[in-house]
Amino acid sequence: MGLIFAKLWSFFCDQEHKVIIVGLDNAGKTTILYQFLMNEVVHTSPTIGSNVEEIVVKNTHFLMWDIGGQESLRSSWNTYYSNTEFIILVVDSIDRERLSITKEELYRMLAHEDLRKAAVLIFANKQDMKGCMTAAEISKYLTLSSIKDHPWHIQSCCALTGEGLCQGLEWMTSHIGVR
Ligand SMILES: Nc1nc2c(ncn2[C@@H]2O[C@H](COP(=O)(O)OP(=O)(O)OP(=O)(O)O)[C@@H](O)[C@H]2O)c(=O)[nH]1
Ligand SMILES: [Mg+2]
Repeated sequence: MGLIFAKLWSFFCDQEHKVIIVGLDNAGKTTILYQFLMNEVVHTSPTIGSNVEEIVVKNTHFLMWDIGGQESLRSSWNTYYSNTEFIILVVDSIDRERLSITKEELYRMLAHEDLRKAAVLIFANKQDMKGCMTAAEISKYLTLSSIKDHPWHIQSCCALTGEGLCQGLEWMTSHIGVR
């Protein structure tokens, strides 16, 4: 009886899971956030500060913070870190020149005390662009297989069509409470 009650309680009173969406400017973070929310492409302009929305997936509530990625804003990403359960790192798969900067930012985040327990979902976005890097190429460049202290997953996607976004969310729901 107690177990049934506990299950019902967690079903109806699911707590909110904090997510930060990070990545360089122009990667597609805001486009992804509003695809999650409305299933449509919104017109975006560079984010100054952040956008925050609640996204509900199969009764799981995520509070998603989409943070501006311009260089001058990156030093304040850490003000969003406390209590973060998931990092969504969005990569512009056509932007080969700046993948090294993304790599630096990724490892800086993973070393931060406040993100010790966070799981990482990497979206290899803009897969519709001709000549873009594949998720496997990005994974290799970012040496994801060396990450042992955080659960991680890389998912190719296209924020304009929504392709791949659901798979990313499914991975997140399956990793709730893993750490
Ligand atoms: N071709 C293509 N364009 C995309 C895709 N996702 C986003 N874009 C475009 O990329 C541009 C930047 O998208 P945003 O979502 O504003 O990027 P952002 O990461 O939020 O950028 P900042 O707020 O400056 O950090 C926009 O013109 C989007 O329409 C995609 O999958 N494919
Ligand atoms: Mg934005």
